Amino acid sequence: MAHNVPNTTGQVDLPMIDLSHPDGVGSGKALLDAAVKYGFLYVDSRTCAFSGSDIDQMFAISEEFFGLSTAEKLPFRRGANNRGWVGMHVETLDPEHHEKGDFKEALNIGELENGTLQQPLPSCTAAHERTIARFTELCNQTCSQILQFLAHGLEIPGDYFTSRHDPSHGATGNSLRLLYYPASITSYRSGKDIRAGAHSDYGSITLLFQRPGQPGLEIKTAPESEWAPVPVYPDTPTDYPFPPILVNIGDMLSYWTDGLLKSTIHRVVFPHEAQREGANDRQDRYSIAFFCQPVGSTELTTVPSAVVAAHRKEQSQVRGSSVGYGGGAVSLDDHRATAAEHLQSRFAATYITK
Ligand SMILES: O=C(O)CCC(=O)C(=O)O
Ligand SMILES: [Fe+2]
Repeated sequence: MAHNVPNTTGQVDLPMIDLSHPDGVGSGKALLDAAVKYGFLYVDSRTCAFSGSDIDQMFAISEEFFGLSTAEKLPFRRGANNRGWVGMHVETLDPEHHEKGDFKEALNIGELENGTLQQPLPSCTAAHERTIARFTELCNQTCSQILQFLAHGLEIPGDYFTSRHDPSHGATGNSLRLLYYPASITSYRSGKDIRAGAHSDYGSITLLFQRPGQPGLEIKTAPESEWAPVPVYPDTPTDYPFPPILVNIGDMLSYWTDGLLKSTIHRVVFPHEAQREGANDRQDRYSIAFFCQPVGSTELTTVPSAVVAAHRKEQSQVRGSSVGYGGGAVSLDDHRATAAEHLQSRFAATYITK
């Protein structure tokens, strides 16, 4: 099968996690199991802090931004601090397999300070500073909750991870990323091109918000397994107020746990139906990713967890085994010392000027 032809086999059945447990003990175990087995899970949208209107408003801001002309977006393009607009084909998440960059645009919004945006943005986007601030605050809260639950599952102090993400200890690499994959692009070659190349995420955890009717994400839960589409809504007849939030583990949590937590490979394609010969039902896809990253100086050394120690004992091959995938991915043995260094080496390998 060509590298990026979407799979036609079954979708993956990811666990659905309830975030409403006050102590997090039961959820911690369920979260940990999902993070170890799949590296991906859903958060039940009835149990999280976001309302349907928080999500709708953020997507409306995104559509307004990407609706601007290239000339209007160009002055706000991504700079050395990773903030700003990333144009079509500017990022290549899987440079080994795709000579042409990803068929997407993105807007990276860096951490706000006291509710204030720290980067120039077009006025139509900057006007929504309060909405963006609220959305990122809710993302931070949700990530803190998940990190605490994972710490419970790993039997380490509840604040082990959150203290390493506390912006009062230094700047984090947190990034809110609005993504747009246009359907109308005519240069897309099925079987050769990709909307977002295969990669793992670089940080601790990622929250992914998707829209109904705009699928395309696929994951690979083991190197030898097939690509499995991840549906926007899992196959259960439940009245969710908005699609469940998809949560995935990034490289750094994998390094911290000697590979116990999986930084799972994923990619974005046109859904299978839309790639068949003569198809004319391609859809735009808008998604929003929140990349939760530790304070830049955080060392990526193994956490003091008996669960991780037992995993290490079981796996005589842990040293040298691979973590993650895509430009700049490195093994457990060879990874960089700090969070900021890891991020920089991933960016250097995936923003390539040809
Ligand atoms: O748009 C998506 O669904 C996924 C995007 C993604 O994986 C990323 O930006 O890291
Ligand atoms: Fe990703």
